[in-house]
Amino acid sequence: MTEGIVGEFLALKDETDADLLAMQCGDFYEFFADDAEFVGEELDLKVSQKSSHGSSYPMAGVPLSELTAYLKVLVERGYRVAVADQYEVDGGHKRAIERVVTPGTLLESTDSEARYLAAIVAESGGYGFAVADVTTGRFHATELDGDELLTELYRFGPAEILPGPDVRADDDLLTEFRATDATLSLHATDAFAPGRARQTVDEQFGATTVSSVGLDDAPGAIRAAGGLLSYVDETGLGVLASMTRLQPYDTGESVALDATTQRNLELVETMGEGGRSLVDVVDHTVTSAGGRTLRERLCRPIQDEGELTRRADCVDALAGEALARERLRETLGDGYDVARLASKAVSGSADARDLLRVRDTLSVLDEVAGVIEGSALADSPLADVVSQPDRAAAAELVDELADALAEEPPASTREGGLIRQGYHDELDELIEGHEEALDWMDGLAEREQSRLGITHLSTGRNKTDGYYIQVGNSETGEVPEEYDEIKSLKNARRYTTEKLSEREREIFRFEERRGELEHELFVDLRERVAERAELLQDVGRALADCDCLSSLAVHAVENDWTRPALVESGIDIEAGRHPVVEREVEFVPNDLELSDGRGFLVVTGPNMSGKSTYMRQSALITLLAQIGSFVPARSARIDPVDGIYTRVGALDELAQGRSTFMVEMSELANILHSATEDSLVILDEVGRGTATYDGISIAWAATEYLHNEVRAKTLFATHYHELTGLAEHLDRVANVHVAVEEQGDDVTFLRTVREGATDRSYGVHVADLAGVPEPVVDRSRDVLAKLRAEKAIEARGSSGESVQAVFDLDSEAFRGSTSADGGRQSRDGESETTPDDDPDSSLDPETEAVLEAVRETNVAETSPVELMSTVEKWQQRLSDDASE
Ligand SMILES: Nc1ncnc2c1ncn2[C@@H]1O[C@H](COP(=O)(O)OP(=O)(O)OP(=O)(O)O)[C@@H](O)[C@H]1O
Repeated sequence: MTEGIVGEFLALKDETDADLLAMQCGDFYEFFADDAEFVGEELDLKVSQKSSHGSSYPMAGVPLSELTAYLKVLVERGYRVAVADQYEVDGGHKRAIERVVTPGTLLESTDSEARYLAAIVAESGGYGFAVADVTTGRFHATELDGDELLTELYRFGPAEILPGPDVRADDDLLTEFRATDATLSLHATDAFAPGRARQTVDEQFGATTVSSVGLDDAPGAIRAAGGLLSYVDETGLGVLASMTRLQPYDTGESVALDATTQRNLELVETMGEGGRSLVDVVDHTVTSAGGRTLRERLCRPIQDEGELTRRADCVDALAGEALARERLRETLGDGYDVARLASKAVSGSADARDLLRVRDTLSVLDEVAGVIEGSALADSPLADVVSQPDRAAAAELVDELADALAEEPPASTREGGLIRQGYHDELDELIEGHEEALDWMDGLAEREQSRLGITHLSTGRNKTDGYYIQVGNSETGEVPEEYDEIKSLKNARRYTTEKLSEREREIFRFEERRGELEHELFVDLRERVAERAELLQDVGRALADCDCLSSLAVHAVENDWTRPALVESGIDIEAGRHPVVEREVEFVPNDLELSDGRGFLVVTGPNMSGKSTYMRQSALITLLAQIGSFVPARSARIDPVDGIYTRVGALDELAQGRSTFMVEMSELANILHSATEDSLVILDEVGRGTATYDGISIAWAATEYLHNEVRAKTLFATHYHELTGLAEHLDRVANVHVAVEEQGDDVTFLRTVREGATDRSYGVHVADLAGVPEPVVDRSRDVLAKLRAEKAIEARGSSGESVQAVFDLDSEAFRGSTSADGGRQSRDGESETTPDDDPDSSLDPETEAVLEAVRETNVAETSPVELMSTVEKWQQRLSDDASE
């Protein structure tokens, strides 16, 4: 067994299943052996060799004060790091693992994105799901079905996932987990067991809370929640107490917005490189908590008209009060992330500067309230936002902190200087004595200079010598007898005296006692702040709400957005714009009308004309209305939807190894299953991932189903011109098209959406624009002209025969013919119609006769030789016929 410090390291490493161990050795945290090599690479640290009991080991270290920054980097890269601290015991040291820092439990988070830890268990065909942000104490638990689970995973984007024992063998699910970039961590199986988990959850939130929030009937939610809490407890972070509220949520309350849709609409991230997401464009928040709230709302629109009206009333009031709004934002900007500070106080990691930030942020609440009350905003629901937290309790805490804390405390909580004079009698005495001793020390050099007539005399303090008097070499002959030399330097000598040593001991004593007492007082104070975590979270929520609503108001004012009216039916948008595209190009606004009698729009138009933009802007305007925002339109009347579903081109999925068509169909299936009469469905080019016939058929059938059964409000963009005929057959279907202007072969995009269908597709023009070689473009023009003339598709097969297919709107089927045999065939070769019952037949009588003969021939009872000669005769008749 390895002995010494490395042995101790390796023994501690055995105790933990973390990926890495950082062990305190004096003023450094050290990594040894493999861990040292690893962090040397990852963190670019110098790796040296440490000899220990005859062997040599790689070693890399970071100073105590820098550990946090390094941990953050490691954890953000997905590693879990155990931290062992060193204690003084009876003149020696002892080391023990105090905490494990993991991606989902990293407290030191400064960005505006929340950092979630999620736990998932399988439960009666569905899943139990719990999710927590340890940095703010947010905690949710619920039960979900498979699709909802993926939606929530996408929505929260957890940094770390704890799969319960029963989902660890589910390969499909694990693949989905891995696709989220989260670190997967295995936590003890029994923590997820029903009884144990229930006990953990009851202990955390109280049994009555668990019942009152309706989780009694949600065993999966309880198991996930219990597993998660026990994991957080085990990391040693000590933040459990900041999780004060158990928030169950029913995904039904919010608007269904599946992962695909969140991605397609580019709400918080873009699909391709570059470009800007919706949040990138609309976020004008001045605090990280405000930014988090805005993101959350964008990903979780709601239907609750009361809440939507409240939010929009606030935005309305803020939009109309420029001066108050700007003052409000300026004031909000002075606050800190108080929910995160609460978690730090609870975990015991908050320092004096953090508590000052708590004090300042609580005062910001008062100032914000003052701004609101002193302006026309007082009559808006914004006044209620700031009166929600217990302001009296907040003011009390502000006073307490103000009385206790020094204005410029050190970062360490073990040095003096944390606590203000006048806060504690004993401390005041210590401070007085300490200061007096320090003053004596400060004046010493001057006193000695004049007493002894030595000019080059100074005093100083360092670690090895303590306090000393230093005299330049030229005058060392003048020093009095009572000076004891303690060190000789190149140009000077250092001395001490009895009096100096006495004063030095006194100062050290004061320092120590003051450090201890101030630390004690500080820890008390921090605990009192921790006890008020819930108050801090309330304040944090109120300030974040103000910030988020002000941000929406700023964007509305700067971009001429308008307040949407919430109505009982339909969506009616006048001069709507795309919130992101309007920032980038000269935008042509467009109307949208979806009503009971016109619930399904088939959108046609050339490639690149703006179909996708039009459909997305419609979805985004609806979504913005349902987070309580103003919208980019001249006017908008919106009946809140219960879900937004999109299916748009999925090139990026190819990279993940699933076929585009398969993805497309499973997304379509999901929409057809989940959408309701109150949903908004956006379909872009459905069926494009497969052969044309299949594509049109699927698009056709999906349209019928959406129209007849689901009755969802739908926008359907298609290149299949055939689908525009649907409007004549289905009463709620209407055609719109994005107009272009044509002059010769030139096409100008007008970006204007008009009623009716386009009469043609402009793909050839786009091919030309895109640089497809001239001969190909010319040939496509020929083919197109022919197709238009014949309304039929002629393709040349490899065997030389040509196949024709015409989509028949009356029979809703394809009629095809191969000219080699002349018989009408569907794609799979089965005969569909006979010449007799086909009134459109254009075959000549001779050919008809041959076909009749073919039909009559009994192949089974005719000998091969006879068959051959019969076929030869038929061929003869046909070629005679053709040559006539
Ligand atoms: N209303 C508009 N005003 C100004 N520019 C627009 C407008 N709509 C679209 N555009 C511009 O046109 C480009 C093409 O739009 P979009 O992708 O929506 O076309 P599309 O018809 O869906 O194309 P495709 O059929 O090839 O998918 C966009 O990148 C955008 O910059």
